[in-house]
Amino acid sequence: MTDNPTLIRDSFALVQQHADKLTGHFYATLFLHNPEVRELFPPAMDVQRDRLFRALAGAVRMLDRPAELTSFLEQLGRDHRKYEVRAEHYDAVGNALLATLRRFAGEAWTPAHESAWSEAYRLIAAAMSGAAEAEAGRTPPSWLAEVVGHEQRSPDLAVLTLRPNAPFPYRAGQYTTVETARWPRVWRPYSIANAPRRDGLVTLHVRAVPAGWVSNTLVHHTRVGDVVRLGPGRGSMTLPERPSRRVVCVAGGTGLAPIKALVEEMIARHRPLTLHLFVGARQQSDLYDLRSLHQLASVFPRLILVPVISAEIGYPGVQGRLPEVVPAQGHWPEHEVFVAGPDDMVVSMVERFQRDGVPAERLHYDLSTTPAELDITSGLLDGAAGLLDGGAGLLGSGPGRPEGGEQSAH
Ligand SMILES: NC(=O)C1=CN([C@@H]2O[C@H](COP(=O)(O)OP(=O)(O)OC[C@H]3O[C@@H](n4cnc5c(N)ncnc54)[C@H](O)[C@@H]3O)[C@@H](O)[C@H]2O)C=CC1
Repeated sequence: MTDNPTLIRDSFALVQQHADKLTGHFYATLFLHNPEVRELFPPAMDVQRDRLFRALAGAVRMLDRPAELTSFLEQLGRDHRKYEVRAEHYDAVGNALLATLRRFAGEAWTPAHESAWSEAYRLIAAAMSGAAEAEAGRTPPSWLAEVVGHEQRSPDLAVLTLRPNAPFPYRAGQYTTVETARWPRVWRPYSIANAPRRDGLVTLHVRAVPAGWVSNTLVHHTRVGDVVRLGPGRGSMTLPERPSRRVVCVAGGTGLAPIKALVEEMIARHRPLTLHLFVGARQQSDLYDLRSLHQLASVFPRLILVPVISAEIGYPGVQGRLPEVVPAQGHWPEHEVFVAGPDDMVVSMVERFQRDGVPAERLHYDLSTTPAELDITSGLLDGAAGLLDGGAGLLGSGPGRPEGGEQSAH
């Protein structure tokens, strides 16, 4: 991506300590010189600020892994289609970025830094816009979807059924991003909770999290007949071509959504010999989809459903946290493994499966942040596919790490 990763890294180290001020200055410069760009961004910029810096830091960290960096940038470019980003916006961002780096690096900034960053940014913009253009003829940048079902399963959790206005391609286990009319330009990621269906309907499990703009809108202020916008299906936790005939799935909270889609897909197509499904929740009342899971088990008796409750004294069934319970309930090294839920739980679970001998190619999960951002130093998760979809949006308001931990409402 650049001939001069050392110059980029060194100069980035100079400004890194000023992350907050740097991003504030970047956006101020961008909007001052290009006021028309402001409308591409959400009304509140706090989350956005953090996201830009994480994107830059992520890209700088990937400099010595050019293939990974290129695919990261291409994905970012495709995802920016839904923000209606145009070619001239890339120039505006590049100019503001260079001006900001120059200012914060101060006297240490040299002409060599300037040319290394200009070249790197030119390549970044080319990778992003090239990928966006290549996708343009194939799929729409976003889909309008009518809400055709809204079930309040608990005070803070709803199951929504949506009908996209055009064929919406995705694979079981992937997530989409959602924008509501109430909060234009604010997108949040939610896993799709069903395998692709003939009627094209898409189901989401949404937990309203404190201060979560989109999740609260979807749970508390959305009715049948409302229309939302969806971004394209993303994520790497999909069924491999030839999965092992023995499968174990671990779902924490609303992490059940992608797992349920995968379970449906496996029951319909690959019909494993055994299919263990551990569903973790704090209390029994949080097991919001148990009835439908029992229905799946009744049509496919090889589905072994194990609800696991972590914080309810006196619960008569399996108690504990998933990373402790699952290893105690079986021996999984021969299994295909799928894990979804809070990042901490996914990381603990994956590390445990790895220690127990499950090879990387049979371990499937997505994280809402990249391993680097999670500050995983063990290296166990290196190469893990994060929910990179704008998790690092350089320009528009990608989902990323939303305010108030809203990604917890996938
Ligand atoms: N593809 C994915 O991995 C998806 C992930 N999610 C994530 O799932 C989470 C769901 O949140 P809630 O419904 O509030 O679930 P929750 O916080 O109530 O957790 C459910 C269960 O997960 C386990 N758990 C939670 N935190 C843990 C920790 N720190 N260490 C070990 N185990 C832990 C416990 O067994 C707990 O009962 C969100 O963070 C969301 O971002 C949601 C959808 C898809």
